[in-house]
Amino acid sequence: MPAITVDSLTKSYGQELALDDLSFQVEEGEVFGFLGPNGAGKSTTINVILDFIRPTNGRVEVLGMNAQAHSREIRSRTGVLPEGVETYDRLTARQHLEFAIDSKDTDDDPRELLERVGLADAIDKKAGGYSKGMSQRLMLAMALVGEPDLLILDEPSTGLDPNGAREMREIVREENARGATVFFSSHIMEQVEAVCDRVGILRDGEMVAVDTVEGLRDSVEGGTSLRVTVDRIDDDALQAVRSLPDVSDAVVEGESPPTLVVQVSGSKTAVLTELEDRGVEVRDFTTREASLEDVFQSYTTGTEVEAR
Ligand SMILES: Nc1ncnc2c1ncn2[C@@H]1O[C@H](COP(=O)(O)OP(=O)(O)OP(=O)(O)O)[C@@H](O)[C@H]1O
Repeated sequence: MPAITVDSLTKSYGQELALDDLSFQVEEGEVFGFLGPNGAGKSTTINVILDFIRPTNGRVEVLGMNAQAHSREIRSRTGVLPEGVETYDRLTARQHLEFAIDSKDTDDDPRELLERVGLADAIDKKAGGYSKGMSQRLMLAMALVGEPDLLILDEPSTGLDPNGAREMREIVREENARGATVFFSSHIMEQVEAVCDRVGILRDGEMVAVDTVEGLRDSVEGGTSLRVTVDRIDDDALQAVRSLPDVSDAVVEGESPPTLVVQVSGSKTAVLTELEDRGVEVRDFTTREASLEDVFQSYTTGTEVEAR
């Protein structure tokens, strides 16, 4: 049974179509990264999953239950880190956690939870004096209450410094290792790379790709750029390289010595062999994989990826 099933989901805000016939599944036990630029519809999707807003059309199931009909039960088994800070200035971290523990009727220890998120020192300080990162840590501790079956984290790294972001990833891994499914949104590809089993990329309310990180990288044309420094290059050799099956583009940069820049999705050796067969001397070569940011950019702006 999938942890989340989103089936033909549409959401309009008046004239604004935020989600357009969106369908995808998050499998039980996986870490699923939900990526998309600002305004793509990530929060809207999460809000429908949690029944904070109602869809215009379509069906959502969470933990095998209809999201609208069983929202209370779903929320009791789900830990949520909402977008934006929602702490109460006059309450301490301990009081925030006691509230969450009472609401979920569990017997978690507030200090233990705060230790996990690196906030134990501030347990009795009022949240009004917290930095953005501290508030985010507190919200995460609240999401962990009751060992939820499903964690939904909306932009969890907001306000965190690189250390904080790393600790967040560690917690995601720990939660996943104890059996939780993790669904988290981000507009930064890099943050999902290290922890996600699969990534879905949302653009203008539509899912434009769902795959593993590796799969996404491979799917982008011209995934690798090969730079070959040669003694000389002529038109025939250039055309021969361009005609190779895995080559999408080849251009010459510089003159003495010339450098051939080739966008290649398969074997790089074929390019070198082709040049040598034509009497071109290969003096040096380097390769560069398309970065994940390139992949993300390619899917979210429609521009072709060119590895540098
Ligand atoms: N309450 C609302 N009323 C009208 N339009 C809305 C409302 N909430 C969201 N939208 C619009 O719906 C679209 C999707 O917004 P949403 O907040 O879901 O995107 P997002 O991917 O979460 O973006 P971000 O990364 O900026 O949080 C946007 O065009 C936004 O302007």
